[in-house]
Amino acid sequence: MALYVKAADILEKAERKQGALKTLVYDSKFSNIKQLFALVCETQKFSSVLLEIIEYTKLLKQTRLSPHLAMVLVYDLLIGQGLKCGGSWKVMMMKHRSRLQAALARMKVKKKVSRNEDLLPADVQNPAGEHLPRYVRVNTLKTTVEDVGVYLKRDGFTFQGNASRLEDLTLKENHFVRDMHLPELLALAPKTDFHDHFLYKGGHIILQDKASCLPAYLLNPPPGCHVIDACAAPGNKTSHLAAIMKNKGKLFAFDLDAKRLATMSTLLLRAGVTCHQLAHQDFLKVDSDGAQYKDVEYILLDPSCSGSGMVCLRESTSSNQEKDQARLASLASFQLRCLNHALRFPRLKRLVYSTCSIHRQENEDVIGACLQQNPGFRLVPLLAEWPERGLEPYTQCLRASIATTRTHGFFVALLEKHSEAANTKQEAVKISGPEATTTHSPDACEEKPEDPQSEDEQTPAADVMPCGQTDSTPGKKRKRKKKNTTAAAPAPVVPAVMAEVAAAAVVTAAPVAAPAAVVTAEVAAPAVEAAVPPAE
Ligand SMILES: C[S@@+](CC[C@H](N)C(=O)[O-])C[C@H]1O[C@@H](n2cnc3c(N)ncnc32)[C@H](O)[C@@H]1O
Repeated sequence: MALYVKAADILEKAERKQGALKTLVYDSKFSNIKQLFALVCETQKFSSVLLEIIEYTKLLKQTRLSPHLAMVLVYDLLIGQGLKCGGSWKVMMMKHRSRLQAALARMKVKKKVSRNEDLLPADVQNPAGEHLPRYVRVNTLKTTVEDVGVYLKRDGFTFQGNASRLEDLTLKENHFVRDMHLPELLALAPKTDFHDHFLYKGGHIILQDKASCLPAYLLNPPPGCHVIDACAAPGNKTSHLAAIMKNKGKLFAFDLDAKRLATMSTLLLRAGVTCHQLAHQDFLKVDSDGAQYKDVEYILLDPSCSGSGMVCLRESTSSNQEKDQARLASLASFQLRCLNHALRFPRLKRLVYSTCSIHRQENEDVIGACLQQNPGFRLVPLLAEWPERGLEPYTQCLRASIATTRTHGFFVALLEKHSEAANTKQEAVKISGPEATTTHSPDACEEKPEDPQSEDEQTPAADVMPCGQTDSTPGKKRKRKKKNTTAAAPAPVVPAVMAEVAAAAVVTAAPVAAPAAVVTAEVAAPAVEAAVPPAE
């Protein structure tokens, strides 16, 4: 019964917009996350059908069930696996089973369909997100695009070459291409499932939507520099930054959410990231003049947003427009405060701002207001060959969408300090144009074959890499990297508030005065090494 109660609770919270389904499920701490997620998603998908059945049979009146619990139970009884609970709940539902079944049958007759799926509205039957490629970012801290390609081919996938047009990203099952914009990105057929694949479990690949790979790629911090990831959890962009920095330098990552930080800590370890220092801290309260941040030159700011670009969330926009506008205004105000705060770091050269929102208020409007308030910064023109630009007059920025870029909806802006503009002009051109010759040049992908999501959050899994890999395998590289897991900043301290983080990583306690709870790679590593047995 716990499964049904939890699922009902999550559906209710999602309806009240207290969080995205995925986040609510992961935050629930339920023992079988996969089972819970499947039940919640399917119940939500069939909600229009279930509500009609519940209404027609007057189930709520007769059982006094809450609407969400009734939906979950009716889903599993009629459409799902059959009720798995026992006791009085099952007896009660079985009493109503034939009436509920009759109501479902009646709906099918009325709509002249035979399958349950055919009762769903067209946009639910065929959601746009299902057509998005499965993007796989190769984690260059552990392996190479070439090695991953070899593995995929060994697994029965066929390499189709380097993509050069949008259409090349529409792939048949078991086909894959290397992306035309991001050389470390592979695209596969929609819904290709890697969650149980050893490359994923070993942190060699990261399941991440293409648009969500843009911020770190465009910020492009060089190895050895100091970087801040201001709103970092669950850490997909942090691990991407670390890969670009080749694990050299310092990567300060902040987040307010302890649970997400705990997940992040595990994921970063799995990805072999060692240059990071996680802090459970409000970024707005980070002292920009603090001695430890005096060398920070790069900031990635990916703050909380409406998530309106996430294809799977679009149907849940509420009918209360006034409330939606107020929420957007409040998010935009928070985003602008974060931006203004980030620009105060004294040695900052470049900052990437990104959201997975399609709303102008959270994107171009925030950038416009920020530029007005910070005349020392300017926008850098990005990727000339990228097909979707920021709305006028902010065409230096990038937008992304299913139709134009085969990704979730996304926005990216790169700000640069004016005084740096002259010194870094050459660099800026490299980043912005198709003639680019940096290590991120799309041209680089022409040389070798092979190759993300809700912006996919990575689920931690303490799995073991298979044995018997050859020298060129990601497994071998992983072993070598393991020896490097000691190079982090001295561990600042930590309050008890980090209980959840402590579950995934060892933490120490923060000085009384310090608000931040910090986990360094150094201290966190042994915890996960213990949880994830070595490959060989
Ligand atoms: C869009 S998510 C970040 C996703 C992340 N960059 C990634 O790629 O995996 C926004 C994050 O900002 C965090 N957040 C919200 N307000 C914050 C604040 N004031 N300081 C630090 N983090 C904050 C949220 O907890 C959430 O994890």
